[in-house]
Amino acid sequence: MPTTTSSDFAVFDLAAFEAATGEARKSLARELDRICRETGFLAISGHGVPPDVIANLSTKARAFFDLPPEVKHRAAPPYAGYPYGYLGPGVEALAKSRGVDSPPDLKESFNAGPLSTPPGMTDADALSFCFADNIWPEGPEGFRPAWEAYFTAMTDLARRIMRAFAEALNLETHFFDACLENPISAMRALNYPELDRAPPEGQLRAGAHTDYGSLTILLPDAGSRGLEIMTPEGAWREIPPVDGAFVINIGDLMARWTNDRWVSTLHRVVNVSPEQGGLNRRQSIAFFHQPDWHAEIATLPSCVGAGEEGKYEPVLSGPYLMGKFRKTVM
Ligand SMILES: O=C(O)CCC(=O)C(=O)O
Ligand SMILES: [Fe+2]
Repeated sequence: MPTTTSSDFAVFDLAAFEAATGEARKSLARELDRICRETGFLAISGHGVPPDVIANLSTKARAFFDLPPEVKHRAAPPYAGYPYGYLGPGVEALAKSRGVDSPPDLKESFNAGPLSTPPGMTDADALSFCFADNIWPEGPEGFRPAWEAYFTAMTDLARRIMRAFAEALNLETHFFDACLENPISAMRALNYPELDRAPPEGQLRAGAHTDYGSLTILLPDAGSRGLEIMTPEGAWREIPPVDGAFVINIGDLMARWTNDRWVSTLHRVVNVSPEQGGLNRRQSIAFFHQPDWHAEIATLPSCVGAGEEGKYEPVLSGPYLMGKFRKTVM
């Protein structure tokens, strides 16, 4: 049975789906559609990403966060609103992306975007935002190759997931490929530092937000706590890391594409109680998959009922992302 649950959390075996044919494949696609309609969160196993690519980046990211603050800050962005580089504590509040005022998230992050700029790209906003230079840290040694290997693996994995998504939406397998020629995905390593006491009410590790792109591939530390999603019933529910799998969630663009058939799930990272390890350090790697800068995200006709209007105006992937991002900087 390729689709199983782990503590009631759906695990989708991508390799089993890709190998399936006929009715078995259709049934798995329907299962994927069901998950994306209900919670928009699932785990992906059978992803084929080599374990050493994953372990290597986890180790290098940890070593980076262990460097003294002044060394990390040498990789800081040149000005507020620059999308890449090291962001220290106190500079971002994800809840603000939804217009909710909130204290800064209790985290630090290292961020980087596409590994190269597509030839012929002339859009000034694209060049100064998504294709702005990455700012690599001085250390630890081997950080950049570890990052690039993982980023490349995530780009490939996201394309495979988008193909499964296409089938789940009854589209031709390669439907989304045309807008994934030069994706403007970004990746962040997140460190939620150890706390010496519970933070004030209302200050979270990551405030409640939805992700902006097509899908996010998360790698929370094994055994880590605190990631929660809003269920269709309106309650917060913890999402545990799943051994050997990535945690995937749908972003806003997928909700727009599908006219809200699929949910861009509200999620957050809380400080669970100190007895449950809530003060412990937590690390995660988040890959935010985002279609090409110029890709138009217009509601799929098959997701609009007869005689109904789509809920969303078409948007362009890049400008939409830029608008969302700029709201979260303190
Ligand atoms: O750290 C995590 O597990 C989730 C982080 C997150 O949701 C985000 O940065 O968008
Ligand atoms: Fe998120």
